[in-house]
Amino acid sequence: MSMEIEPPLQVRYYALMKEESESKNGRWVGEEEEREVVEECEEEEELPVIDLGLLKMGNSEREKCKSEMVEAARNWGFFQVLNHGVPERVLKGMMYEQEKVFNQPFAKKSLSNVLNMAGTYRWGNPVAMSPSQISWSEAFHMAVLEVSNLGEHVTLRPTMEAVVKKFGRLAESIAEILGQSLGIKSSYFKERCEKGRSSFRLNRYPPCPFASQVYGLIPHTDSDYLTILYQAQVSGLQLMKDGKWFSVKPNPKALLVNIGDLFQVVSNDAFRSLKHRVVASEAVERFSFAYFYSPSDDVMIESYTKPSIYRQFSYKEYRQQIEKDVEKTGNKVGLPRFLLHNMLPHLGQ
Ligand SMILES: O=C(O)CCC(=O)C(=O)O
Ligand SMILES: [Fe+2]
Repeated sequence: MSMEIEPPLQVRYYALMKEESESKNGRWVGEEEEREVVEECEEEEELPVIDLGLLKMGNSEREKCKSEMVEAARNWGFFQVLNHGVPERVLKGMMYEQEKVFNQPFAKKSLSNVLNMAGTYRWGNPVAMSPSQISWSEAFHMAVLEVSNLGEHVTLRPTMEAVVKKFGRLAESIAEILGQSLGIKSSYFKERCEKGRSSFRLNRYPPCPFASQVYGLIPHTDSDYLTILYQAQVSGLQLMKDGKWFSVKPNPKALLVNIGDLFQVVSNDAFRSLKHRVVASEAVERFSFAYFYSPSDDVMIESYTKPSIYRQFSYKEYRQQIEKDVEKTGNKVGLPRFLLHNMLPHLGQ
């Protein structure tokens, strides 16, 4: 068995790039549009910082924290939380375990038996149809409810269990606070997510020799209520706000929270699920891990404030529509499909 740890991204994508472009001096040179795939992004932005420590203090501090969080969700859809209750030791431990898992030979990872769990490993973007749809990364993605079934991983499993438990609680209480501002009762998210499809993902972005031409992770929105992300100290994450890309400045003490598609619907667009992406780097390897707070399949997703701009749909329907669109076009489409007054008639069915 080969000891190579890297997935054969270059082999797979070389063919794809060649189809559309000519190769000059061993470099990939695509069409104008493709060459510009990773546009300039000059602004580095400090996202709103919410100190969750305030929640444990007096009434006025608590209310201040909540209203700052609601404002961040409204104005940004992306924010950082400090004093989040996940010990640094746990976050660092997860990073360490994650590096170890990705450091296994590719042949072993791709058999999906590294975690003794089928279907968790993925790399690149299997449905990429053009260079702009290439993701130069690999990931383990699993249902949170399955984490305790991870095979005999003496240190990985308990570490991941601890992270998932803490991230899950955090997601629940953030959703509760944000929901409260819309008049949603406090048990709303818990009821929908407790036995739901929340998932956990480990991301690795290997150094990429074509970093100016492909993404580490293609632009996307998350298909959940909200996401909790840890990204340590290596930059690369960017988000799209008001039509511009911003780099997110890493803060190893903070967790990142972003509103997902489902919360955008629940809030009737008061909170926005921002498009984000990871740019590739020629020199440095990057890791992150994320918890996607999601409901059960049969949960109906609908706006809490009326008149709703979206039609009702089940979470299952949402995921199936995405799957269909991705298969057909390589793109997710997502929420525009469910607008009551569809402004995008060219989407087709
Ligand atoms: O690696 C990151 O910083 C972002 C990852 C992400 O957006 C995702 O896994 O959905
Ligand atoms: Fe994401």
